[in-house]
Amino acid sequence: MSMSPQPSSVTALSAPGKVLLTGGYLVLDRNYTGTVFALDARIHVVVQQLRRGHRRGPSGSSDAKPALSAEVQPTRPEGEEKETEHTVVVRSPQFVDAVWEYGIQRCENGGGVKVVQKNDGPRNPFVETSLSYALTYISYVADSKDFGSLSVTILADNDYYSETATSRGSASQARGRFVDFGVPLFEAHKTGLGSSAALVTALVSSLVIHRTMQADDLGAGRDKLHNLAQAAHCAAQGKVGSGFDVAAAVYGSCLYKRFSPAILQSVGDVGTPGFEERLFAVVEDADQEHPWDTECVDFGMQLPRGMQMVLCDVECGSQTPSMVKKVLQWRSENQKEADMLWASLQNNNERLRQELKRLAQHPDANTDGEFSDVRTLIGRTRHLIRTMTRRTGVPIEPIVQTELLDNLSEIEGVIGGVVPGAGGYDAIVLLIRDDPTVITRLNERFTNYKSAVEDDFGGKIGNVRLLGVRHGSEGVKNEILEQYAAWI
Ligand SMILES: Nc1ncnc2c1ncn2[C@@H]1O[C@H](COP(=O)(O)OP(=O)(O)OP(=O)(O)O)[C@@H](O)[C@H]1O
Ligand SMILES: C[C@@](O)(CCOP(=O)(O)O)CC(=O)O
Repeated sequence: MSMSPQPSSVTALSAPGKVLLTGGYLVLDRNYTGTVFALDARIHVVVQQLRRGHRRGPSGSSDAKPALSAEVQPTRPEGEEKETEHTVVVRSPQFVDAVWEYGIQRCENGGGVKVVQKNDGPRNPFVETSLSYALTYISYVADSKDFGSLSVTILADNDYYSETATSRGSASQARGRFVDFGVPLFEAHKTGLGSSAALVTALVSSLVIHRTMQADDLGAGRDKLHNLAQAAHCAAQGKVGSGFDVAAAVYGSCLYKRFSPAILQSVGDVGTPGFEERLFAVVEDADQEHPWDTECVDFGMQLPRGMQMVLCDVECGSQTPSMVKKVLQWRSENQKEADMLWASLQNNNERLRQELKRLAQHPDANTDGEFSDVRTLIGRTRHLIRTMTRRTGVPIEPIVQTELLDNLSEIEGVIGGVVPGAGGYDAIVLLIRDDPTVITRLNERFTNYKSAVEDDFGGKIGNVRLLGVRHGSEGVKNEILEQYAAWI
């Protein structure tokens, strides 16, 4: 990693959302894997260095807002205007009142750097933890301990959240790639594309690149950024998940095998003595006892030629937060049966992945033009998932989703689909023939779609809508600034 004594004044990066096509629950255990696809819906973060000594207005005011490049001043030499308190102001301008203003606090005994929210209003644990973790790491490795003040802007592609009246409006459409949702963030209905993982990845990466690397170092620094993002995301979530969403945000589409949870168990909280050293060891993979063992195979993998992936948002009124806990509990109480089911799923999922890979490498292998082996393998995985649903009593593929998937799978050009990730009532994913007439047929079906069954878990599907998101494949990447002109 090369140190940059003169950080550039603006850094912009983006990271993709994800869809876990197969391997939900299995991927929590290192003995199994998950096939994760990155999406072309991305979360962008723009970090701007504010002029050293810039004084804030009253708390929560936005007068620290710089214009792109023009007003951004070069950093001044160390030591000048030391009395000024440095702040980080984070904005998510697509949402109402989404401004978080932080003071920077250095903790004693190597406890790292902690940001403390200064304005009223809801906290944002993902933003706050990403800042504390990134600044702790940066201050430990950078020559200069002086961050100056920073302005951070978050911009998310539209499909991360369901549409709102404002986002549908014409004023919003005029603002380029990103829409105005016109509601506070906590009111926005997320579609399950992994906004927090993409956000944490883009945020820590942009800060680290901004202060300690050049944009060109992104490739070489990818593993470190992955380690830092995983640590920050777990801390913000308050639990250690499989991390497939962060891996996809960093590396893009891949076959994922999780890291051993022990790697992150000893980091502790920001502010506790020695935190900066422990975090440094985690990021740099310097802990000999707990080396990083994440495996992302075939990263950047593509879909076969002639195939596309689409997501359908199901407007649904059911929430099941403890699904993971329940499935794992059933597994521990029914180990033998679970092992057999897990093995069958792993085996079939792996065959599906190999078939997709074979088709991607040999475009002529799709002899019938219908991807019929893919269709068969998806059908088998779904059959096993429905067994899992019945046995665990958790709505992984509940009946209303079975009905919808079966219905759509009959449409000419639809190869098959699943309820991705943890399952439930989030968006579903379909593999289709890459042909605009298939999209037309899907939209026609949605216009009149009405669920006609009684769900086994009480869920109800309202309107079904095709999201604009498609397979994206690529992980975290540098961005050009022009595209943010209407927002910064
Ligand atoms: N545009 C944004 N600006 C600021 N914070 C955001 C933004 N989008 C998401 N977040 C943060 O991420 C949180 C949502 O993360 P959460 O893990 O619950 O959902 P997700 O990652 O989108 O979905 P899933 O885990 O189901 O894939 C929000 O509460 C907020 O803290
Ligand atoms: C159930 C699980 O395996 C997948 C959850 O996926 P999603 O958040 O529903 O996309 C949990 C995990 O891997 O962390």
